[in-house]
Formats: sequence, structure tokens, C-alpha cells
Amino acid sequence: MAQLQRIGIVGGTGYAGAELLRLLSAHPHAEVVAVTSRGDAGTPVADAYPQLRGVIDLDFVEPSTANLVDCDIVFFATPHAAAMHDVPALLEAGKRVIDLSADFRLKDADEWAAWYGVEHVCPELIERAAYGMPELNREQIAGADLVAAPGCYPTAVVLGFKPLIDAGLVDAASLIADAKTGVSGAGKSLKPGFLFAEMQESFKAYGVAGHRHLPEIRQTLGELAGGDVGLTFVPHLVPMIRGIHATLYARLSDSNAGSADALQALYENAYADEPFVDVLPAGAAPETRHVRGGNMCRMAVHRPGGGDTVVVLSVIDNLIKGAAGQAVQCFNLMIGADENCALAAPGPLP
Ligand SMILES: NC(=O)C1=CN([C@@H]2O[C@H](COP(=O)(O)OP(=O)(O)OC[C@H]3O[C@@H](n4cnc5c(N)ncnc54)[C@H](OP(=O)(O)O)[C@@H]3O)[C@@H](O)[C@H]2O)C=CC1
Ligand SMILES: CC(=O)N[C@@H](CCC(=O)OP(=O)(O)O)C(=O)O
Repeated sequence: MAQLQRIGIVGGTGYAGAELLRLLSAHPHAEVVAVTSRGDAGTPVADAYPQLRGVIDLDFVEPSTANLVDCDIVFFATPHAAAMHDVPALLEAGKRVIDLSADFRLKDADEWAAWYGVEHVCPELIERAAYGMPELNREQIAGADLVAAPGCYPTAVVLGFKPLIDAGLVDAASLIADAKTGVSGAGKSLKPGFLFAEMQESFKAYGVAGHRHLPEIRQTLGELAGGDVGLTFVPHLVPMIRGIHATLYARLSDSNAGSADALQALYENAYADEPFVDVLPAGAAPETRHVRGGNMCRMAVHRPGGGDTVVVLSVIDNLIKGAAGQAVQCFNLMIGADENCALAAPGPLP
């Protein structure tokens, strides 16, 4: 039987932190006791998010280990290279940590430094972190005291490719992920390129020469494939608030393998027991609005024209299955609660 956990959220004014607050406020085994913000310390959480008036009755506090001393589990919803400064002391104090940032996602500290632009301050903890994608390593997450929640693009892309790679049906050197995200993926801090006048009625690729989620996706797919994978990953920004749509392409290694019916059965079987992956009927195309506000990844598998290329369409809400929801899913595993606790409800309709 899961026990009540006292929760701290570092980075409670950000989009991912706010979604954690919303989800955990309805969680029967969670009591949020500390929420941090450097800019808003001393002011009510509900002033920043009036949706939480009457739901979260706390003031923001400065981020410090002293302010997290009463917590059993601490979530970090901070920009990259922040959590790594506090995690060692929190683990030392017996807290469990779920980090939504990238600080513990890449297994190679040098590669992490190359992509994130600073040296890692506690590389010895990287191996200790469980990668927080339950569909890949549920048991490791359940026993972990440090969880590295995956990136939003990696969640949509890895879940989409996983059945094909597990089955060894595709040439793992031929993978292409063409992905689109809404603007909340960039967080709440002000950046000119995300102003309404700059991005509304427009659509663009970014990070084409190399995006920091590329090594993370390569690492995770490589573990599934048992060797290096060749991946082209191109992210795009679309003028919507939430959602990721990944269109994935892979070449069948044997064109006689994998009829459209067999591929459909492969995906349905692979995710039959997964509470948060929904394989749509043959011929369907998932939409981001059908996962908005919920923790579901919905996908569809196609073999256009019976050719050698398999196309998988995978959608998530970047702030839920791509961030706060997946973190709560990990939390549920860590405390022995039902995996769908506080996550079962679909998002708003329409
Ligand atoms: N947005 C998304 O779709 C996704 C986000 N993530 C990850 O979650 C994390 C948070 O993202 P998001 O919510 O979008 O970001 P935001 O920019 O919206 O929020 C960041 C939060 O962290 C706080 N903060 C900033 N710097 C520090 C610091 N040095 N120490 C302590 N607190 C700090 C900010 O408040 P203040 O400055 O007042 O302290 C704010 O509350 C990031 O690592 C992001 O990559 C993961 C998946 C998807
Ligand atoms: C539009 C935009 O900028 N999106 C972000 C999405 C990544 C993100 O939110 O961070 P995680 O690594 O923690 O998943 C980006 O491309 O960096």
C-alpha cells in the first residue's frame, strides 16, 4: 500500500512545474509541501497560477536544500544544469529525486558537456539514475532514488520506433524522425522568437544541424537495438501551445517482412499492456488535440503503398507525457501506487 509522500517542486513557476502542481494536487499519495521560485519567493503560488487558488495554499520559497528538508521526494522542473548542483546533497539526506531536466539523461558525461555547454558537476551519479520511461524500464524506476525523466521529443520518438526495433524488422541505420512541437516546449521565460507576432501563422524547422535530443534518442534507441543506430532528427516549431507530433520513417530490412496487417498486430501486441500508449486502428492518424492535457501517447503505423518504408505517427502532450505526467507515472512506480494514479483522466474535449 503506497504511503503519503511529502513533495517538493523546484521550479514551480515554469510550465512543467505548474503541471506537476496541478497533477499532484489531485494525487491521493502526494502532499506538496514546498514549491520554489527565485523570482517569486514569498508570494502565493496561486498568484502565479490562479487556476490553483484554493488548491495549493503555499507561498513560493527560494530553492535551497534547507527549504526541501521536509520532503520525501523532490521534483526538479528547472532548466538544464541546475538540478545537478543540488541532487548530491538531497540524495545524501535520503531524499528521492525525479529530475525533469536533462542533467542525468545522457550516460556519457563528456557527451553531456558537449551538448549542454558546461561540465557536469556530479558525473558519478549519472549511472545511478534510472531513465524515466516506464515502457522501457519499469523495474529500474521503481527501485530508483534518482530518476532522469526523458525529453519530450525522445518520448514521442522512442515509443514510436520501439516495436520495430525490438522486432528487428527495420534497418536501424535508416531512421528518420520529423517532429513538431508547440511553443510551451520552450518554457515560460521570455524569448523573442516565441512572441505571438514572431511565430503565429508561421512554421519552421530548428536545430537541423544538431539538437540536444539527438544524442538522447540515439542512446535510448541504441540500447534497444543493441548497437549504434543511424538517426536523422529534425524538430519544428508550430504555432500551437501544446503537443508534439512525430512522423517517423524506417526502412524494412526485408521487404517481404511486415505486411500492413502484421505491422498493425506488432504494435497492438507490443503496447497491449501499456496504460499510456494507445495504438490506433489501421489507417488512422493521431492528432495532438486528442492527447492534449492527458498522459497518453497515441500512435498509428502505416506502410504507404506497400513500399519498403514504414511510417509511424506518434503524438503526445509535451507538458504531460513529455514532462510532468511521465514524471508522475515514475513517481507512482517509485512509491508502489497504481501507475495511472492521478493520470487516468483524458484531457479536455474538444
Ligand atoms: N516545457 C516542456 O515541454 C518540457 C520541459 N522539460 C524540462 O523541464 C524543465 C523545465 O521546463 P519548463 O517548465 O518548460 O521551463 P520554464 O522556463 O517554464 O521554468 C523553469 C523554472 O525553473 C526555475 N529556475 C530557473 N533557473 C533556476 C535555477 N538555476 N535554480 C532553481 N530554479 C530555477 C524558474 O523559476 P525562477 O527563475 O523564478 O526560479 C521556473 O520556475 C526543463 O529542464 C525542460 O527542459 C521536459 C520536457 C518537456
Ligand atoms: C520549442 C522548444 O524550444 N522546444 C524545446 C523542447 C525541449 C524541452 O522542452 O526540453 P527537454 O529536453 O527537457 O524535453 C527544445 O527544442 O529545446
